[in-house]
Amino acid sequence: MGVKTKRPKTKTKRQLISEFRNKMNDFKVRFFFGLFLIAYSIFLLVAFVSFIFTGGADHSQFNINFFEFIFNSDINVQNRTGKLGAYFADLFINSGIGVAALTIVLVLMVLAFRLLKVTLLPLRKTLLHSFFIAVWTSIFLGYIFINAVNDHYILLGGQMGYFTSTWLISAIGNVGVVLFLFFTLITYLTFTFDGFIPLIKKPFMAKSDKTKTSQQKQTVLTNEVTPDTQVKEAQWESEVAIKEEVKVEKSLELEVEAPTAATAPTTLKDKGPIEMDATPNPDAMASEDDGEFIIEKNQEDDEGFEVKDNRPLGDYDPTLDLSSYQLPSIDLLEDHHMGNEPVTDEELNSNKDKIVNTLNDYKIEIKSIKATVGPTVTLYEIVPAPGVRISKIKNLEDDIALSLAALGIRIIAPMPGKGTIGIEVPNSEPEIVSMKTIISSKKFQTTKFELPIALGKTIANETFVIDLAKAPHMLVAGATGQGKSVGLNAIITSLLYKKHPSQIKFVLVDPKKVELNIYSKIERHFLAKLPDEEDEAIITDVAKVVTTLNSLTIEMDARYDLLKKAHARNVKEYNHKFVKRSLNPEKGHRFLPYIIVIIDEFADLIMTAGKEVEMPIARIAQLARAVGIHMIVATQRPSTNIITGVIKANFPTRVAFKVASMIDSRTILDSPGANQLIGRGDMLITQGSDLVRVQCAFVDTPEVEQINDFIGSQKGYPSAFLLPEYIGDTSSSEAGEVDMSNKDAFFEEAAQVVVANQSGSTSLIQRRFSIGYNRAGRIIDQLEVAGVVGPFEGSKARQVLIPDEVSLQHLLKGLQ
Ligand SMILES: Nc1ncnc2c1ncn2[C@@H]1O[C@H](COP(=O)(O)OP(=O)(O)OP(=O)(O)O)[C@@H](O)[C@H]1O
Repeated sequence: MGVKTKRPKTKTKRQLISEFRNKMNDFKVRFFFGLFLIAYSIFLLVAFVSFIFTGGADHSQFNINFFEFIFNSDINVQNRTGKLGAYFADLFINSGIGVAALTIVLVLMVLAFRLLKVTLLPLRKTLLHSFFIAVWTSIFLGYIFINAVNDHYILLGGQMGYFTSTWLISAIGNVGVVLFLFFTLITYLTFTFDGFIPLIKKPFMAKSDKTKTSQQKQTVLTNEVTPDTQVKEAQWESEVAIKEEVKVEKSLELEVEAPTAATAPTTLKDKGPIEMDATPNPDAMASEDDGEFIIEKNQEDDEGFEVKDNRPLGDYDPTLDLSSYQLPSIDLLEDHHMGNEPVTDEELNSNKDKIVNTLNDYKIEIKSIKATVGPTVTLYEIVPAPGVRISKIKNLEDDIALSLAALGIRIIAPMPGKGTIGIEVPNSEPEIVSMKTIISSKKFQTTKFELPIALGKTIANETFVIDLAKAPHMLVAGATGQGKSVGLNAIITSLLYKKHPSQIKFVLVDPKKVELNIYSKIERHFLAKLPDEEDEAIITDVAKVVTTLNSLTIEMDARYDLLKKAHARNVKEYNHKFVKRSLNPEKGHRFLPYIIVIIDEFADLIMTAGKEVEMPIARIAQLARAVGIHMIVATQRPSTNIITGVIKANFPTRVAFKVASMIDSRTILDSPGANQLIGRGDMLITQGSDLVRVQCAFVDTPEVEQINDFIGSQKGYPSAFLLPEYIGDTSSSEAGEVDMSNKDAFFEEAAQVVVANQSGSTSLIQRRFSIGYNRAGRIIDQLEVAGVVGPFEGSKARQVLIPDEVSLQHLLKGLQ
């Protein structure tokens, strides 16, 4: 077969940068530079501080040239860091920027620790702030001490400060310099600290704020009565909206034109971007009849996108409740680079040879093989020679797997829409896909999705993002230890990186009690819970899950009513109208945050509560999409008695981590494959049609903790988002209909609990005895007939009629 060698392209700037990055990812190199920089910055710090005290004595020695100063042993200095330190201190302080040179030490320190993968402070911000502080302080001190320049050995503003301020005085005079310094400082503080303007405005605004609030109120009311104003306002708003849309579309056009992942096919020998057909090179190829072999190492072109000031998108009014809320910064996430070698050409060749030889053994000829290298697996795509039936290769699945002697091989025959055969082979040294690279990818940063979830990277190294708003519900399965919890954390983290607390609320159900507890810190920002529950928002109790799910169905129905009244088709349209003030809050309208219900370990729930949980879940899954309620249900045991037909039918997006058997894989995905995954976040995703293999983004527990600490330390709402109270059917039934001849087994104990707590609340009984709402409701009704509690009083707990334990015992005896 002939060699088709394409013209080698010269390396682009991006490729050079990426090569440099790869080098710097080698931990040994980073470690060396990191330690060196730490030592150097400590040296400088001591030199600077010492210079402040000893500079006077050493001053006279600096007038000679550097080499003479350093090498002449007759010259001695008092600086603690010797002549070199004294020289640097004089250079940076006197000849440079004065005492502001201390910022150089800070920057070097941050940089050094960054190389050691420790984030002291965000690097980019530190650089910017240090630059401003250094220049401003230097000029300021240069100006203040302009007359002391000849009297003192140390120039506090350095020569830069002295010369700049001298020049400024001649250009704009003393008044100008003072105004300049004042103006630049105020500007800096304004842009740096969100609270700065409110702080200086506070004394002046106290009065005018009151006036403004009443004006705002009036606007809402006037919107109702004067349609003219409303039309004008709506027109203006829609112009702005259109302009914004145009902007976003433009950026999307760009995205389409410039491919997100630059494909760089390479030869076997040359790592440069050369494409080749087959090759007769005996070193590279095992046999001349192997056919064409193309290697595609898709570059992670999507990474390193400059993350703009990470503020909530859009101008929603509800965000004003927490107007100073900052989205978490990207620096809270880790790189997780293991410094693994990317897949070597030797590995690719050896795998290719094994595949080709196995096929040759069965007299199957192939036309070409193409290898696409992903983060954890490499896809070998085979084009069979004309006349070879695909089913023949499919039947050799086990033989190929055996010859490659690797776990996790998956054969896709044929590749959907391609007519080729895919063989996925795990890489010997898989690369971790860090959440940081995914969050900072262009795709995620510029996404227009309502609820973007960045799940990881595909085999072609493309960032994989789905929109939960369209999903609209997800089923996640995976045997224990295969990456399910990390996956759930990646899902929640994606949303926390995009949404303001007013826009989204989570209902977290965690029967295992450990996995989601980490999110308790953001209860007042992002969690939703039932009212009158003193305990935590994260639901660990099965009985409470049933109540919460029923409460969610009430919320769902209420939202449907609101949408109907507002003539809105979905929550997005509804909120848009609300934000534009065309819905009157006095008529019950409110901004509707998305509610994301996450259930970790669904199996535990179904086993304990069965239909009691299955029914509300199915109902929510069927209807809640339009009203902004979405569910993510995870399970370790994807068997048919857990993932029932009803559940399955209503969860179109399915995510499978490695599962134990092919049957489990079929239960979750409707096809095999998940049993052949390699674990550690390797997953298959289907949204109804094709299966996509994705390496899940890795976010470690300490990172999630940091994000939660960051959010939790900010001002939140007074409490979690309150869901409507669920009042079971039985609570409203007539007490007279209660059958007292068949008292509940918990009747007496429940009476004691109610009297001891002096609270006739159904949920109290539910919690104490871990029973469903209906049963607790029946007990309360029996207690009413027995005279322990008063009649049903709507959303309030019933009144307890028995004051103490003694009276209760007396009453219970009378009932026997
Ligand atoms: N995306 C990933 N990339 C790399 N390693 C991962 C990834 N996901 C998980 N792992 C590794 O696998 C381990 C187990 O993951 P995880 O805790 O998510 O499993 P799990 O399926 O939730 O298990 P369980 O159901 O027992 O809680 C992690 O501690 C981590 O070392």
